[in-house]
Amino acid sequence: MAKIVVALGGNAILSKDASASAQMNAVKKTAKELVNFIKNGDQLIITHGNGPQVGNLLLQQSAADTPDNPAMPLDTCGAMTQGSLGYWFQNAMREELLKSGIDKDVITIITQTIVAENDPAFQNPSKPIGPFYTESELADIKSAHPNWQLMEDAGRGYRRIVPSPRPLEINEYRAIRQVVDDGIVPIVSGGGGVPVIKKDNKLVGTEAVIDKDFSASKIAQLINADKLIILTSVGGVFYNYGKPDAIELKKVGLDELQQHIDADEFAKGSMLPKVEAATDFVRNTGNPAVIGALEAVKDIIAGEEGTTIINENIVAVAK
Ligand SMILES: Nc1ncnc2c1ncn2[C@@H]1O[C@H](COP(=O)(O)OP(=O)(O)O)[C@@H](O)[C@H]1O
Ligand SMILES: NC(=O)OP(=O)(O)O
Repeated sequence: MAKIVVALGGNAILSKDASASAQMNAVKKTAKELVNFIKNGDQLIITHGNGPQVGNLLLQQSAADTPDNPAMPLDTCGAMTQGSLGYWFQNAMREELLKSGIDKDVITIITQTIVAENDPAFQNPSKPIGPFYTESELADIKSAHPNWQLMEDAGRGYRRIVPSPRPLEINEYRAIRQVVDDGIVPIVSGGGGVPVIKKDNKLVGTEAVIDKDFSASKIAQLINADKLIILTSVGGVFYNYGKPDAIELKKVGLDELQQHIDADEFAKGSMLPKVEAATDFVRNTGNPAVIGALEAVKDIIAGEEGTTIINENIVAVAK
């Protein structure tokens, strides 16, 4: 039985239709895939992104902001998305497990991720959140939201960006480890966890969105996971992504992938955090990490899909 941390992208939950019913349907499809790990006998720890959801929630908050009913700050919005997405995932997983005749509890743990107050990321926003805007919408968006910073997101349009400090500690990791040992499936560190700064004995929320790939890697290390699997909207990691000579990788060694990271070859805010989080896990544990498509879970379990990053010095194998 392997202990597997699976990280899901916020874009895998929300595509075009941002209604609760559409997102719940997407989560149901995701749960159908995830149950394959449990059927395979693995211990599953689920973590998910919240980029689209927390950005949309901020827009709703600011649209209804009044002195009597003020908009909630970003850290609280992050916690709210942990609750809403956790609720959808808990029920979807429960349904799929019951269909497979498996009696297992699934719980959401509101998770706080401790970050450094002086993390340079606070001066250099990089995390895309909320909807995508076309180039022609940019002028209107900038005049409606003069304080926003925007960035082009991996060829898919422009998005608001916010600071994304690196996780130092996961405050609830011992509880997560205990729950896993008890055979429960936990949904943890949604949206990378609520970013908090340790001040004396207090955890103080801060305005940021942590990359769930980094917090997934951190949690996977803290609970001694056998594997970290990052599920997203592409089949794997490409060299020269989007170019005519793009190569999709089946297997790559730590050293070679690090050279490509150091050469700035991966897109910031999308593939770069995934390859960095995966290499961090592989380097610190010696265990493999996989980056692959959500729809390919069965093939990923069989070792036939995704890009596997291993702690060996090999020449990359293309798909
Ligand atoms: N080198 C690359 N290899 C594969 N995908 C890449 C690469 N560079 C950028 N991407 C883009 O990164 C996207 C995945 O990142 P993102 O959408 O942020 O993930 P998620 O929301 O699932 O966490 C892919 O859909 C692809 O468009
Ligand atoms: N918080 C976070 O990493 O969200 P996405 O995966 O949706 O970008």
